[in-house]
Amino acid sequence: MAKQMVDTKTLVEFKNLKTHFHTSAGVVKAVDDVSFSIREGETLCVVGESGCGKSVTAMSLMRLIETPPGEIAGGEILFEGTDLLKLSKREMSRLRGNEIAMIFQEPMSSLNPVLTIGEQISEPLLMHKNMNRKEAKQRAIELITLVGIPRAEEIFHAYPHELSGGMRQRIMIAIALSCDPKLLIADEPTTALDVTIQAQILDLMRDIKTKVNTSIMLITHDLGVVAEMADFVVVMYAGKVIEEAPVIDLFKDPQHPYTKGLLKAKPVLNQKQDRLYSIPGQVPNPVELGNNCHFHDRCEFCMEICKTKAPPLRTHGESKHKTACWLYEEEGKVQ
Ligand SMILES: Nc1ncnc2c1ncn2[C@@H]1O[C@H](COP(=O)(O)OP(=O)(O)OP(=O)(O)O)[C@@H](O)[C@H]1O
Repeated sequence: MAKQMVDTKTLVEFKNLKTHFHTSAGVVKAVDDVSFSIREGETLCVVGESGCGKSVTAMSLMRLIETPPGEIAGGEILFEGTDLLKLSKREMSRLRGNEIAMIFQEPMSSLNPVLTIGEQISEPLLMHKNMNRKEAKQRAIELITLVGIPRAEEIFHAYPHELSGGMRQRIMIAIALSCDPKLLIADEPTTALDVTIQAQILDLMRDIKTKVNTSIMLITHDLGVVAEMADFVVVMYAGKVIEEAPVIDLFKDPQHPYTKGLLKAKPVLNQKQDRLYSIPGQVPNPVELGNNCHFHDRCEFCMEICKTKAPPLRTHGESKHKTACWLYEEEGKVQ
C-alpha cells in the first residue's frame, strides 16, 4: 500500500455535485450530492460497482457530460479554488489536456488511427506549451522513454495499429503527461488489458508518481488496484459517497456494510475460500432512488430509519474517515 499522506493542499474539491440524466424512463441521478477532495500529489481511488457514478463524476470534472440528456443540476467543482462549472468553453478547453488530463479505458478508440504516435504526443505541446516542432519532437521522445517504451525514435513515427494494447495505453499516458498536468484522471485504465500488462501499467503509473508530482484520480472497481495505488479512497454507491478514508484505514477498519461486503467479495491469496462472497441483491434502479439509504435493501443491518432517511456522510472516529450509515449515528441507534 502507498504510504499515508501528510496534510497537503487541496487541488480539487467536489462540493455537493449533482449530475442528472433526463431519460424516457425518468431522471437518473447518476451523481447525487457528492462531495470530496483531492489533495496535491495524492492518488485518490474512486471505487464501487458498475453504474454507481464513478465515470460521471470524472466526466463532470472534465465538463464532458453531454447536455442533453445530461445536466449538472447543482454544486461546484473547485480546481485550485476556481469553479470549473462556471468557466467558459474556451477557458475549459485551455485547462483540459493541459492542467487536467484524462486516460480512458480503451486506448485504441482514444488514439487517432491516421496520425502517427509522434504527431499525437506533439499536438498538446504545440497547442498548450507554445513549443516549435523540433522542441515538441524532443519532448515527445523523452515522454515515450519515460513510459517505458524502447526505441522511442522509431515509435515516434509509428501508427497506433502497429503497437500492442499495452504500448498504446503507455502512449495514452505519455500524451496525458505531456503538459505536466496537475491532475491526471484515469478511468479504469487497465480494464481492457490482459492481466500481466495490467500489472505493468499500474507499475508504470506508480513509477511516474514518484517522478512527477501529479495528483491522480483513479477510477476502478478493483480493490486490488486500490490497495496497490491509493493514498485515499472514496467508495461510491448508487450516486452517493458512502465512505471515504485513507487507504490503510479503509482496509483495516471498513465501516459501511457495503464497503465490508466489497472487501469480503475480494479473493484473498493464500487463503482457502470455498465460495467467493458476493453482496446479495443488485444495485437499485437509478430512476427509482428515494431519499433513503440506497443500500438498505441489500444490507443485513437495515433498520427502519434506513428505509426513509438518507444518512449523512460524517466522521466517526479517525478524523479523515467518513461514513454515511445510520449504524454509526445516535439517531439510528435509538430506532
Ligand atoms: N448518457 C447517459 N444517459 C443516461 N444515463 C446515463 C448516461 N451516462 C451515464 N448514465 C447513468 O449514470 C449512472 C452512473 O454511470 P457511470 O458510468 O458513472 O457508472 P460507473 O460507476 O462509472 O460504472 P462503470 O464502472 O460501469 O463505468 C448509471 O446508472 C448510468 O446508466
